[in-house]
Amino acid sequence: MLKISGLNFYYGESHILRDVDLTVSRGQMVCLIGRNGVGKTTLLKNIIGLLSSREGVINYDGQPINAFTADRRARAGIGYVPQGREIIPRLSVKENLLIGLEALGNRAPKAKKEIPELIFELFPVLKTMLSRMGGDLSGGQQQQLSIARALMGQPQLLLLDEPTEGIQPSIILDIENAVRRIIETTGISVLLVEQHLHFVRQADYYYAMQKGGIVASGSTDQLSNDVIQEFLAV
Ligand SMILES: Nc1ncnc2c1ncn2[C@@H]1O[C@H](COP(=O)(O)OP(=O)(O)OP(=O)(O)O)[C@@H](O)[C@H]1O
Repeated sequence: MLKISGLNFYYGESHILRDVDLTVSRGQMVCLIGRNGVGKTTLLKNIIGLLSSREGVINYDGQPINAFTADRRARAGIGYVPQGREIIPRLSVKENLLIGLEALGNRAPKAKKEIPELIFELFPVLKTMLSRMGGDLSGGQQQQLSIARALMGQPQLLLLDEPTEGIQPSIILDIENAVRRIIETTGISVLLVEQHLHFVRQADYYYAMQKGGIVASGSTDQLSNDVIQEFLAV
């Protein structure tokens, strides 16, 4: 589904991503771990097309997408849940959700814009809050809204940047369960940046990043204590 080869990215003269190779197969959940500032968000932004690399190839669904604009990548099925959620505070929950339809391009319904029932099955709390302002929701509810908004665009590959950051433990489990159900019910692939070990273990495979390079990878059922201590904060 996603195959990144030899990716190098610079902010000005700062070499941020170094020869990154990473693969996410169809229907697979892959987790990217690493300490603050190692380049995880930068890698996600390269995948969605907000940043462009100096070297390397990003293959998505069998074709190189380096030259695609960000909106073309979204229409091709790459969904993104940004760190910090980026809910629009002065729009209602429903309006925030409908923004997600933009990723469908001309496949978006012209007239009757509705929220699919699957969204409410995954995130029941949103159903009761459709007319509330996005800014009035708790952090956990906003995170659920941010994931739901990305799903409105029917992605084939969903990128999640630290979805449990700053979220209370009971909601973390709700978010974990929702992500697992999304994969089970839709068969999409997920690339997750995450710090919570419990959530990391839900993934099939992990990549560990240090100073912009991938320094370890493997199946998550073989995550060693050394890897956990070196690359996870919690
Ligand atoms: N706009 C920018 N201009 C210059 N350097 C930047 C910019 N944004 C990020 N960086 C630097 O790039 C490096 C990687 O940042 P990035 O946000 O990708 O790390 P991260 O692993 O996602 O960390 P975190 O978990 O804190 O978000 C950091 O050293 C950061 O200071």
